[in-house]
Amino acid sequence: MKVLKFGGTSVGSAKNIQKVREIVQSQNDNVIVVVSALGGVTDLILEAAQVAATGTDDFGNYLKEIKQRHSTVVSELFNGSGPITYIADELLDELEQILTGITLVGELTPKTLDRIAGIGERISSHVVAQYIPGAIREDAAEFIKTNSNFGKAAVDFDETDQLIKAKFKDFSGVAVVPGFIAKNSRNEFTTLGRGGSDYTSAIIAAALEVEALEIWTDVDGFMTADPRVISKAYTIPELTYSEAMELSHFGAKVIYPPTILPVYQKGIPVHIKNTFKPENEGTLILSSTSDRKDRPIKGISSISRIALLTLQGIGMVGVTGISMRLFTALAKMNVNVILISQASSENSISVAVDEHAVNLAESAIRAEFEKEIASGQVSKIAIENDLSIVAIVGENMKHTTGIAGKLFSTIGRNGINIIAIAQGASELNISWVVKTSELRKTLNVVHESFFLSENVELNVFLMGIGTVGGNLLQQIQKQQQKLLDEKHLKIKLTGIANTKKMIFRREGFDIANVKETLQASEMKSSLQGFVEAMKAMNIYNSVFVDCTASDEVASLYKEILQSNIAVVTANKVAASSAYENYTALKNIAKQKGVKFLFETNVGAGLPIINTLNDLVYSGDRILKIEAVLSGTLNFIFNTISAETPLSKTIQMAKEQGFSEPDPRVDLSGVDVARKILILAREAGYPLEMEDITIERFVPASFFDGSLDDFWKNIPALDDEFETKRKKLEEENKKWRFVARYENGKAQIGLQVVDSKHPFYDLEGSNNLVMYTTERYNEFPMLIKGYGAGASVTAAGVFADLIKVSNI
Ligand SMILES: NC(=O)C1=CN([C@@H]2O[C@H](COP(=O)(O)OP(=O)(O)OC[C@H]3O[C@@H](n4cnc5c(N)ncnc54)[C@H](OP(=O)(O)O)[C@@H]3O)[C@@H](O)[C@H]2O)C=CC1
Ligand SMILES: N[C@@H](CC=O)C(=O)O
Repeated sequence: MKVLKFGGTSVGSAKNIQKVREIVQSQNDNVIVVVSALGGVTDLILEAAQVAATGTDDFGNYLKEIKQRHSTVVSELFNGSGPITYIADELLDELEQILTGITLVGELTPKTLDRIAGIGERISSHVVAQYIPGAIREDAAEFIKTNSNFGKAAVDFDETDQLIKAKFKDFSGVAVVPGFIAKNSRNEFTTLGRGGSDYTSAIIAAALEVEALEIWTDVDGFMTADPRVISKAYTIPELTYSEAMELSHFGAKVIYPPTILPVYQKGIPVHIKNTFKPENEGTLILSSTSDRKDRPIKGISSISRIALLTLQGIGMVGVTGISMRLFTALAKMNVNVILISQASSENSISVAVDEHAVNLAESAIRAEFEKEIASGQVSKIAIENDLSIVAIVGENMKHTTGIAGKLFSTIGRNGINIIAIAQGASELNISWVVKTSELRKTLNVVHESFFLSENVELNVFLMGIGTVGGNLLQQIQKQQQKLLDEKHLKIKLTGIANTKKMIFRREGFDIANVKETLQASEMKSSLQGFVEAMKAMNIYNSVFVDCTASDEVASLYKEILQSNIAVVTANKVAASSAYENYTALKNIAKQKGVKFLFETNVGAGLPIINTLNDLVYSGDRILKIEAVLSGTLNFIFNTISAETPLSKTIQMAKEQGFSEPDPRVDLSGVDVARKILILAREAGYPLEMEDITIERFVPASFFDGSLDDFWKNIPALDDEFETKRKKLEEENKKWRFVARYENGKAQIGLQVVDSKHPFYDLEGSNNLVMYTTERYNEFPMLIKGYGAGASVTAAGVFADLIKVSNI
């Protein structure tokens, strides 16, 4: 024999009741079917009763809706009407009479409420019994006996078990039973608490020691997390009774928590199934499960609207009875304590309670500790509101090391503050308190960390979609699917801005048309607005990508890193700013456990900074750096000819995407100065920009005025450069703009090199870096290749992005 329980949605309409019939008829066994009221009906009854208690007859609208719901279902199932109509009408009349009575006395007692609260179940059980051919209806109130704690009555198991056994002694076929309702010893209606139909089914299943209890509902079973928050949450195939109990207590409303105990005691398997997708596996609840030991966590659950009350004072240390008094005071006021946290110093005790109960709890504690507060033994009763409790649950956590470490480091890395923690010695559950504003992010990071190691999400906020940023978008779009398929890395573009507009989308934009979406946006670009939006979205694994050349954008990094958002930047301004700022950024990144990456600041996509870091971290010492670091300048000196004068080559460098947005930055040597400064710092030398000797080859006057003035004036240098260039050509020599660092000194300037020099053959916009180190001494290490250009730079930024994801 089996017990099948169908919830409110499963019996909520004629169409759904047809599904119930199919499921019941597909059983090859005798079945007892326990039903809830039609979905929403119990709420309507309770609301109608509250309205009636105000002494008005405004409950009429509720009653009308309740009647309408039932008459629609009855007429659709039974083609108009039938005997069931009379039964339903009779029960609905009873409801109306009692509501009228409540109005007259203007008072609603728990006893009266229980008299009507179960009318929905009483009707639905008749409807379902009539609709399933051959089924009989049995009244749960006849055999489930409770005390008189109306609203949530306690079952008298001895009597109930006997009555159930007697009732179903020779039973075969299908019996339909209303859930939720019971009666006390005075034959008055009681109820088993909201969700009590699950409990009814478990009580019957346990008394009859049936083969299985099936709870048919509108979800696929217990999920690894709330699917409304975690789109990737999935059904947990198996849970132990204890795990199911923990998860249901912590907000997973799949099953009414008291349901577990009776079936657990008898070892009856409970199967949670979806009425609307019966082919799905669902969740099986058993004594022990056969799941993977490498998945110690079964599910994550949470409860919101929590307040934390902390009783604090050094006068509490070592004093016995404080906890007992605290909890007794709360119990007396019927305040349910959801979580307790006390440090071994005994200096404070924190209790988490429902936020509606916090004022009551506070006054109870104040009254209890009045004397200690007056004497200063208790210094503070602190209340924190707008909190949530999150819990991870799993029996395999027991004696598995590293779970808490992994959990809290993941949470910390994402900048989420943990307010209180609790873990029992059973190691079945670790619970912690966070601000409700951090709940979504917490659930996401924990779910990703424990369940989705095969898919990592990276949420990208991109500022700047010009030469480099635009190319980056194309590369991500092209590579997105491959990264997902082969590396399980999902790159989501969650925010984007240029100087005019900005847009944000938690689910990510379609990169194919994101530029059009940005252009069409109404949201004006604002730097602080962008940062605030990123912070407010508060998404885990977020990275800010700077593809601008802006000082103002670079000045945002501190706040961004402080918000636990990684920074990847092509913009050289921050890493070449004051040494103090450069180290502060690195330190914040380290302290927050997020990355601050700027590989493209030197040599675009070439691995110049990473290689330097590897050398230094592995114990080598950089003695000398000699390099050609400007793609633009190298391109100019390789392109300049009798036909192509200096001014034309500068334009070409700009058009080909080598130069800075303002090419004067290249021509003035500032770009190269920034690069050698960054390399010296990464090599471990605390240089400032002022320490670099810059020998310019274009007179300073050309950099005064506007960019337009520069373009107008620069052709004036063409003849002079052509004369010098001819001479060089005759001598078989070339110009190279060289940067050097040695012995704490850095300088940059134009150098004439002959054909024997390693820089002589450096073609196009290529860069070349030579590191002379303690290990690479006689023969320095060389890194050479394209040092500028949209695609190689974007590729370098992309590589940094992938590094952030730690795949
Ligand atoms: N080109 C190369 O080879 C290399 C370049 N880099 C670096 O890459 C960075 C980008 O260069 P590049 O792509 O050529 O520059 P572009 O001028 O082509 O693009 C800059 C982008 O940044 C946006 N932008 C500028 N200021 C702001 C601001 N305050 N707020 C929001 N958006 C802003 C611009 O918006 P709008 O379109 O509205 O003006 C534009 O979309 C530079 O720092 C450069 O040094 C690094 C290595 C190599
Ligand atoms: N403008 C720069 C681009 C790379 O940093 C250059 O020309 O090298």
